[in-house]
Amino acid sequence: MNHAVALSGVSHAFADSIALRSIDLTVSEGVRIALLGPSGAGKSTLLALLDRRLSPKGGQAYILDKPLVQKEKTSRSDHADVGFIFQEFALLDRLSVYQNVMNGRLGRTKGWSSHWLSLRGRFDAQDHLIVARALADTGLSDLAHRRADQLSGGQRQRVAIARCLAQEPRLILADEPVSNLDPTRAADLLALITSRATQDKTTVIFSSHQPDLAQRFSDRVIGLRDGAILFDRPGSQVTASDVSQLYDGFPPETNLRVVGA
Ligand SMILES: Nc1ncnc2c1ncn2[C@@H]1O[C@H](COP(=O)(O)OP(=O)(O)OP(=O)(O)O)[C@@H](O)[C@H]1O
Repeated sequence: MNHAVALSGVSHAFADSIALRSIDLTVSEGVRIALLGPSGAGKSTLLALLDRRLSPKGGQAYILDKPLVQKEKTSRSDHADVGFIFQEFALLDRLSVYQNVMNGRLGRTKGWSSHWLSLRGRFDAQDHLIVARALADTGLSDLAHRRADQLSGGQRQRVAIARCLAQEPRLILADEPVSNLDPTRAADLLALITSRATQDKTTVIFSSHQPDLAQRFSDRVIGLRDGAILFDRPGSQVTASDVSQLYDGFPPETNLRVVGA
């Protein structure tokens, strides 16, 4: 079976903190993974590493069956095969919603230019069809011609999701992709992102601070704490005790003990 991700003993440290400690993780293609954990647990660092923006300080890592090397050393198709939905959206403010989503197609066009206007002629009917579908799926069709800097936070988040879907990556990485959305919209869009796993065998790894959504929209929930994996199991098997241990450091029954009893 092909692995979308294979990490063995992977670690990462910043100048004054250890962010990941000896992570072992294998993810088959088409699987949905939710990363849960308190602030500072290492979720964003792990996602940035899988996106090749960071290099491991130790261990071995393979992404889509290729050794992990930094982004500037990868081919355009390797680059396009991994889509990232950023916590801060990373939109181009002066461009329209449509243009931002079309940017997701850049890695799939022939030739290369960093300037959107010089690329306009390179997009074909298929690209426009894919963008129109991504806009419709994320409920953005009516806003297609509005500038990105004239959108609400939730609308900007949907543009970031649409751009990633338009890219048609083999691996979708998403850092808290629905944190700015109302509960109904959050569930709808997580359903949309993760449905790609069943439809196209796209692998999806997303982080969340909401255990219920993580359990509902994943095949496996991985609990990260202090840069280490605390548990890795199907959402249906994640217990209240797991969640309590993850966020508080001890199981709930410990909370109930009367001091001095
Ligand atoms: N650019 C950086 N420079 C220095 N330290 C960093 C940097 N990015 C993250 N860290 C540190 O690495 C550790 C893991 O941080 P990370 O952002 O991966 O956590 P997280 O689980 O994504 O948190 P959150 O839920 O708040 O987004 C933390 O101790 C954090 O302070």
